[in-house]
Parts: sequence; C-alpha cells; structure tokens
Amino acid sequence: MDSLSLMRDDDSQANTQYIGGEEPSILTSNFFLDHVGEVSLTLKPDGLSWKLMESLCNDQADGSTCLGIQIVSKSDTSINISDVYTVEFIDWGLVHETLLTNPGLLLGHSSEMYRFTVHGVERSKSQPSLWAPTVYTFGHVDKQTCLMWVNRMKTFLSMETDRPKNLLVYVHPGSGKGNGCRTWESLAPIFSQAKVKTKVIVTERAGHAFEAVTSMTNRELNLYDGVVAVGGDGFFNEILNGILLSRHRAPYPPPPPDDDQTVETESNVLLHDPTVTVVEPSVSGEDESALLLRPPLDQSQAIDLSIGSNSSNKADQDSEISFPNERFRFGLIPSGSTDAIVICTTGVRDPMTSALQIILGKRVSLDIAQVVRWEKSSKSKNKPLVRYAASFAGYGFYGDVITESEKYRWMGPKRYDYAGTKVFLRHRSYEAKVAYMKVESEKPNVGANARRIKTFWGLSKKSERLPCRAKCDICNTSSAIPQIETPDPHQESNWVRVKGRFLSIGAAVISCRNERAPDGLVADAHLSDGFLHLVLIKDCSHAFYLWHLTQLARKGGTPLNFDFVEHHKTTTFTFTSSGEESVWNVDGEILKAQKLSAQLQKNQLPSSTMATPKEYYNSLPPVAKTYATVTFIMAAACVFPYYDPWIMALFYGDVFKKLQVKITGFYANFESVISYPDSETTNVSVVQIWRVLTNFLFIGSFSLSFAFRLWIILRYGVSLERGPFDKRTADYVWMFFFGAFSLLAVAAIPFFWFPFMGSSLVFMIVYVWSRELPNTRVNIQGLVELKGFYLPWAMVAIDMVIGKQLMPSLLGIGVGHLYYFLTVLHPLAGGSNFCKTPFWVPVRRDPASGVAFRGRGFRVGGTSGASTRGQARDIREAETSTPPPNGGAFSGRSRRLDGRSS
Ligand SMILES: Nc1ncnc2c1ncn2[C@@H]1O[C@H](COP(=O)(O)OP(=O)(O)OP(=O)(O)O)[C@@H](O)[C@H]1O
Repeated sequence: MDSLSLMRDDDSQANTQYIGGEEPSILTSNFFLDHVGEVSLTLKPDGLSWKLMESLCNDQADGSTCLGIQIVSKSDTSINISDVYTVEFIDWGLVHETLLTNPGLLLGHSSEMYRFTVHGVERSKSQPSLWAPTVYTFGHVDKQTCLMWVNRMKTFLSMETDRPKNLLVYVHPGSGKGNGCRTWESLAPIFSQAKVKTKVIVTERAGHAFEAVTSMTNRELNLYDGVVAVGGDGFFNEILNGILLSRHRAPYPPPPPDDDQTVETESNVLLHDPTVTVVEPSVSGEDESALLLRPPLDQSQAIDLSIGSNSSNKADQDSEISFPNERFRFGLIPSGSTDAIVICTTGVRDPMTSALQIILGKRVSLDIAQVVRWEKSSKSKNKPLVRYAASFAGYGFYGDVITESEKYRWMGPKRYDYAGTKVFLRHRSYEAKVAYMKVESEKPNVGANARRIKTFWGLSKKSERLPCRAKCDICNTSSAIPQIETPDPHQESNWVRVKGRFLSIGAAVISCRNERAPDGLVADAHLSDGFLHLVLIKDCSHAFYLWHLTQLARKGGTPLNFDFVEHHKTTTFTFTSSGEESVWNVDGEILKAQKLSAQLQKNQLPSSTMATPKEYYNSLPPVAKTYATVTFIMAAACVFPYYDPWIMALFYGDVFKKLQVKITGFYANFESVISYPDSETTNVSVVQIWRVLTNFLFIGSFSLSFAFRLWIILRYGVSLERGPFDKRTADYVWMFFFGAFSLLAVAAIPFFWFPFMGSSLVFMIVYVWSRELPNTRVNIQGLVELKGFYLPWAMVAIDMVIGKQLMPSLLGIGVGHLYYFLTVLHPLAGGSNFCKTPFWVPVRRDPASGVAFRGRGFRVGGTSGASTRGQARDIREAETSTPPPNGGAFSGRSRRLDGRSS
C-alpha cells in the first residue's frame, strides 16, 4: 500500500489533538511532509516539530541519515516560529514520498492531498551565521485541518510584532561590482513572500538617497518600519546621514583648541576653551562629498540612537514623538566593495542572510560616531559641520586610499588594492595634534598596549585581546561590556595630548572586519561597547609599516602591537592638522577637515542629553509649548490673592454682558458684586467676550489634576506636534480651534456645560493621539501595557475608579472623534474634507511645506500617519519600483498635495 494512503479521510480535524485545555496552545496531528513521509506534527507557540511515523531509516532518532546517506535539510525535525517568515495554504496537489524511505525502490511515490507550506530559514551547518531560506510542505487529506493549522501558525506569527511590514529600500546600482540591482532582484521575491511591502528606489547619482531621506518629513518616514540600503558601507553612510543630520540632536563634541587657546603642560594635558561658541552647522558646498549638498539643519528634533540593523531603545517611552521611532530600523544588504558593517553585524557577507534577518526583525544595536569638522567662519567663530559614521573615520593613509581609489572606481573592489599599493609606496606622513579623552574603564591590561613587553626593534609581544567574531559572546552579553564613565570634557585633566607626524589616525566604532583585514582594524572593538577606538600610527619606516599592514591582513595578526602604533579606547577626540593635509575617510566618504572632533553617540535616550529644564523647555515644539506655558501661568496666577480664576470661566450669560470694573489706586477687582467704599475709584465697562477663549486656558490651579493635564499636553500634545503634525503647525493650531468651537457649541446645552472646558480640550489631544498613533505601546503606571488606541478609554476608566467627573473626558473624546472623522476618516472614505484648515489660522505657514495644508492634504490624498486605512492606501502607492524620471523619490507627493506638480 502506498504509504501516503495510510492517512484516512476520517483522520482529519477530529484527529488533531488539543493539548492545554479549551484554548489549545499546542496542536498535534499526522501529516505528510513532502519528500520525507508521514510525520507526527506538533505546533507550539514557539515552533513546529515533527517525528517520522514510520521509516526504514532508523539509523538515527532524528532521521537525519538513512542507510548512512545524509538526507539534507528535510531531515530537520523542527523549526522555531522566530525562524518562520510565512505560512501558506496551497490547496490540492502532489506530496512526494522520500526516495529513500524504501531502499529497494528508489523511485518515490506521490499522492495528492491538501497542502500548506512553511517558509523559514535554515542555518548552514558549517557556518551558522550563513542563512538560507527553506520550505517545508505538509499534506493532509482534510482541507479544514490544513486551514486550521495555517491559521494557528499565522496567529503565532502575528505575535512576532518586531518584524517590519513596510520598508523603504534604496538600491545603489553601481556599488561593488555593479550588481546592486541584481542583488535586490534576487531578494525581492522573499520580501513579497514574507508580505513585507517595499518601496524601492534605485539611485541615479551620488547623494540621491541622502537628498530623498533628508527631504522626507518624520510623518512620511514613520509610514515605514525602516530603511534598507542595498549597497556598500558608503551608501549606508549616505542614508544614515540623510536621516540623522536633520533629526539627531546632541551636544557637539568639544572643538579642537585654537593654537592660542592651547596650553601645553608638563603633564601632557590639553586645555580646552570651554567658552567656544557653537553656531549652526555649515552648509558649505566646497567639499567634494555629495553629502554636503543638504538643506540647513533643524536641530529641534531628537532621535533614538540605537542603530544597527535597526533602531531601538526599549526604555524610550517617548520615542514615538521623535524620529526614528522605536520600531524604525536601518537595514543593510551587502553589495559593496568592503561591506565591513555587514560582516561585523551579521558575521557573513551574504545578501540573503541580511535579507532574512531584516524580514525576521532581527536586531543589533550599534554606537554611532558623531564627527564634526570645525571651520572659522567670517565671524571667526568655530563653525561645525556634522557627519555620522557607523564604522570608521580615518585620516592619512585611510583618507589617501579612498581619494586615490575614487579615480579607479571602474576597477570595482580591486581599486582598493591598487590605490592602497600606490599610497603605501608614497609613504606620506602628516603633522597633527590629537587630543583624546581619558576614559575610566580603559584598564591598562585591556588596552592596546596591554602587557607590552618591549623587544628589540620596537615590536611588542602579543597582547591579550578578545577579538570580536561572528556570534561574539562579548557583543551578545551586555554585562560583558564595561560601563563607561564619560569624563567631563571641560576638565583639562581628562584630556591626553599627542603631537607628531602620523601615517594614519583612525577611529573605529566597530572592529571593521572585512576580506582584506579578517580580524578588522581593531580586533577587540565590540558592537556597542561604548568606545571610539582611536588608533594612532606614528611615522615609521616603510618596512615597519609594511609589517603592520601584513599583520592587519592576517587572521590572528597583531597589527596594533608595535611601538609606533597606539590604540586608545576613548569616547571623544579632537584633531588639528598642522601641516600638509590629507582627508578624512568617514565610512568610505571623503571629508576634508583641518580641525575635527569626534565623539561616540552611545545607544542612549535623546532626552537624557537634555541636561537642564531650560533645554527641555526650549526643545518643545511651539504649539504645545505655548498651550502648556499659558495653562501654567493661569494656574500660577491663582497663588495671588487678588486673582480670581472665575473671571476666565465660560458663563454664557456674562459673555456679552458689560462688566463694571472698579479700579482703585492699587488694584482692580473684577467681581462686580463687590463694592468699595473708597473715594477714588473709576468705573470701566467691558464686554466679557474673553470668556469663550480663556475657559480653555484654565485647566486647574496647582493640584494633582492640573499636573496630570499639563503632563498630557507635554506628553501627547508634543508627540502629536512632532509626529503626525510635523511641519503642519497651522493644521495643529486648527485642531485646537476646531475643538474649542465644538466644545463651545456643545456647552450651549446646559447638560454639557462646564465653566472651564480646558480639560475637555486636553482630553481631545489624547483622543486624536490615540487615533494617529494607535499601535504605540503605552505603559500605564508600570501595571499594564496597552495599545495607544485604547489610551483614552483607559484614562476614562481610571477617572471612574478614582471618582472623578467623566463628562469632561467624554466631551473631549467626542470632539476629538468629530475632528478625526471630518479630517481623516470621511475624506479617506471618498468624502470631501469639510474641515480644512482655514487660511486665517494665526500661524506662520511652514516654510518647509510651503503651504499650510500640506500635511492634511497629503493624508487625505493617501496617507495617514497611523490610521490603518491611510496606511493601506499608502502601501499601495508605495509599491512603485522605479523612481520618477527627475530622480526625486517623493516628487509625486507634492502633486497629491495641492494639485501642482513638483
Ligand atoms: N547611482 C549612483 N551613482 C553614482 N554614485 C552613487 C549612486 N548611488 C550612490 N552612489 C554613491 O556611491 C558611493 C559608494 O557607494 P557604495 O558604498 O555602495 O559602494 P562601494 O564604495 O563599492 O562599497 P564599499 O563602501 O563597501 O567599499 C556612495 O558614496 C554613494 O553616495
């Protein structure tokens, strides 16, 4: 009998066993695994496993060999849900019996049945970092059984919430050997199979991707779960800078001291001028780097700096207000000439492995170096120009090689060997001053010169290093990374100064392993270790330098163990060229700089860089800041005995009634009922029209309730303004006006009237936020975590429990919904937008958008920051694979906005 026929018709759903009560978390049933045979299949929330039911292959329990012959891959007996990227029901068709279950008959049988496939990854046995896609086809005669299993697996897959659903992909067609497009074409089917939407833009010139991501609003970027570069390290750097330059806010590293501000002391300490003035970063276009063609920086927004294959900061409760948000990731699919970043993060230089890791939402966090070039401006202030590096910034030899290699780009990756040889033969050294910060946890025995015992002719004995490798234990164990205490840069004693002629100066963020340097430039630089690894190579003879380079090119080599090489683990350094200049090579991009400083941006909260309340206050966006300030002043005014908040209240009867104000020589009291028997008083009549506005500005005197409402403005009001209303200030102001008008109308009905409607307006903010950012996780007092969508209702529930009035909150929800319906839901359903922001809204038009209604028009035209429908429409639009002819990846957007072509 054909073994497949063992499965009877009645061996169906009824035969699927549920283990674990009514809500089965475990399913088990018999299926036929294609090319294997009948298996007993078990599904648990964390994975799928199977056992061969009957087989002549009993050599090993897992059936991995049969009569001594290895059955490749299909002999696997389990796959984790975290390794599965899709499950598909594929209807009726053939399921094959393995050719090897019947040794006498090497022609296998096959039978027809219903089938489903499980697509996942398998790791190479010899090189576990190398991943490949794999597929298992299971068959069963009962369709319902198959469907039920598919649905259950999909449910488990849906719990893998960290996976991207919508990605922005930039492809550099000329990277490496010029096969960027081919690389992407070979991977694109996996992304669509995994139901990951991609908007693909093939770059047309250097700087194209940079300009595209720079010109995107936070709202537009937030429509994606991440950005993926298909190219080399330089291309990744271009995108990283495009995103960070306009969004990352952190204090600059201290500039190198001016010569006249530098005092050399006996202890070799560099004195910095702490009073140096920092002005806006320069936009000068004199550098050859295409990145320099960029718009002025907006330093008003903060970002989460956890970058690697992704961007994440688990502790960041406010990350949705800034960009990139916590789910946003940076992906890199290697197609370049060096691909050091990919080798250091995934362990292999394999596009498929990177693609699968991106699809499965695998994450690794990286530190980033902020590199600042300082120039004297006309006003003779130090003028910074900022760049970010994910792997390396190097001067001298490294800069010369990159400059030289650009001339031979046509050679492909070989150009580095040719240019390297030329530059080596030239053997140039450069006069420079370097100052670096002494860092506490740089213990003498783990530093570059650890246990250095001098031998003759300058060579040191091998140091004890823990090199970073694929699947590095140190990178994977956060406790293995020492906690670094960052010293105060203003304290002179924290600096060490080195002056001399250098063949090269390099600062590595990661080990920079690549095919030419198998252990990397700095073997013991680990991912996110918090250090900038400064490597100073002082002038030496040709022969020694060659020795150093050969050590670099050798696995297990000791390129840093020479007397002319210094390795310092630091967080900040400064550089001043004193003579003939080379250029800096920042992740493969050229940066000319006579004065430069660099600091490590540790994976940290931007808010933690806000040292003072003043900085925090200054960082607030204008609308929320104004509202919060006014409400605070209103509350503070109650402290004064002669101020009576009731004068702000909404009494419709009084709004058009004239008020007699008696003014004495010392004060005014607005309570008309009080009369003063003073002799010198003046009577003034005023209409109390202000009440229609001021009742919204008073959200209570200082109390717990007031603090809570103020917190809502600062938390959710700011979040809305920086997120969905980014660059749409007029729309945001209009939202408040709309809310106020609606509440005034509602308050005309006595049942809904409150003397102060401010708390309803504040609650409207919460409601609109919950609709705009419905999937943001919100933690309520550390007790429960829920989706942003439910936040207003959770707050109402809390109000109920603590016995507060519910009506103000419910009114806020009501008008919030009306606003959201009229501005988003109704237009998305095809209706017209009755609630457009009128031109009289008293706010300057956003210069970046040019029009006041840009954002709203955009959403109506197709996208909503977080509304499901908006997103769905945007995803459809996003499936364009070619950029418009003008190369502007987003030029279509402006046509949707206001009907004009960009
Ligand atoms: N379409 C394009 N035409 C020309 N240059 C481009 C284009 N797109 C991007 N670039 C630029 O090419 C430079 C190098 O790209 P990339 O890093 O992908 O290749 P690579 O230099 O071969 O690789 P690696 O950086 O790994 O050595 C980047 O600075 C990028 O700005």
